[in-house]
Amino acid sequence: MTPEARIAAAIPILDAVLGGQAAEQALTRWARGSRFAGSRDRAAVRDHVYDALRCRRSFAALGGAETGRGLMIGLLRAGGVAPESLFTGAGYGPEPLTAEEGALPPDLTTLPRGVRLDCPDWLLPDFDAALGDSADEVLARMRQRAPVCLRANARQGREAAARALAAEGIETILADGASFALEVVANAQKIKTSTAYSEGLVELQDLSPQCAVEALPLQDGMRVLDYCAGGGGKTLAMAARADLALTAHDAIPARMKDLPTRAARAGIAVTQADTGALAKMAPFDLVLTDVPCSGTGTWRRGPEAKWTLTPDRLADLLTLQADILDRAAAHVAPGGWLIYMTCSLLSPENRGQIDRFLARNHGFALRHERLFTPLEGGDGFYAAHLSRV
Ligand SMILES: C[S@@+](CC[C@H](N)C(=O)[O-])C[C@H]1O[C@@H](n2cnc3c(N)ncnc32)[C@H](O)[C@@H]1O
Repeated sequence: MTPEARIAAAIPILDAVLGGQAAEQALTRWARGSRFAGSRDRAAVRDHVYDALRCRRSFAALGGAETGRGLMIGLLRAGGVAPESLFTGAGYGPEPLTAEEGALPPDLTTLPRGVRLDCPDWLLPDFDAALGDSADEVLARMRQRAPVCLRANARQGREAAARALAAEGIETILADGASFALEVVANAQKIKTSTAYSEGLVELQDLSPQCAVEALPLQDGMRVLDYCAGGGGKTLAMAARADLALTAHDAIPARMKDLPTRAARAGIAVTQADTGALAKMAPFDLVLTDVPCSGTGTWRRGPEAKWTLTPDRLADLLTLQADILDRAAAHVAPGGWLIYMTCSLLSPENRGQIDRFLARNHGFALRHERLFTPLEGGDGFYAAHLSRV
């Protein structure tokens, strides 16, 4: 496909997303109906769509409309490319610009802060409260693509993993902050089909959760419950830290369906338990709650969440998080640990949630907390360690 054709392909996909369809679904539908598109074309169209969703407000302002066409015109202008050069109608490209679309775009620096930073206005005060002077820098970073990060299997070590990946054409560098983190700098699209991945030398995991798991007070022999295990990202990372008796639980057990395969690939044993079984298995030395959250820390990877989060949805999440904390706390052994994690940057989901939990539960004390921001390289992420006193 020509560059023009890739732009033209992204336009109706974006229109479908603006109309309420999930981006992945719209991309899959397009790919099914476009057998002529090779893997590079699909990756390029996908990048256009996700770049536009990350910068939806500013690109719409630069392109003159919040439509697929407007976003693509805005994307080109933001990148210093004259849209007239690709909107020619030739080479399967989009139709030439109308007089209105060709008018001089506004100077981005003069636009309101929420437009410049591609953030919903109602969330700006929350970002300011959580991040203070660095709020604008963090939001600006969220307009960019996220790095691809891997966690090397601790048994082989990350240098061995990096060599195995390099042999398959996947280039990595050692990422600062976590002992087994590798940042992929070339050919990230090959990871899931690589032997290094299928043989368990690496797992896909962002840098911030890797750092957060590395800071957990884990020791050999501990009984550990991953209360919101989902696909098992934290379960596997904890297993790599120490020789643990690990139990994975999720309110929706189907979310853990890939865990046995991933655990086998990593060479670890995990017991899965349903909610009813937990009381009999308790107490645990450490209970991890990696709770559902707004995902405001992962906007670079999931930019649709920027525009679909509402105050009501956030309020529902706060209620769910509090409920999970209370239920999980009941399974912590005396002297044990209750760990709370989110991929949110918003204080009400983070320290606010912990303060409210401590006000309800006098038997716990906050021992450690850390807020990671994208300025440190990984996703926005929060972790709090509470001990049962
Ligand atoms: C952020 S995701 C977990 C991601 C996972 N820990 C990982 O690293 O791959 C949150 C998970 O919490 C689960 N969940 C939602 N409500 C829950 C509840 N009341 N109790 C336990 N888990 C719940 C969801 O099904 C979801 O899988």
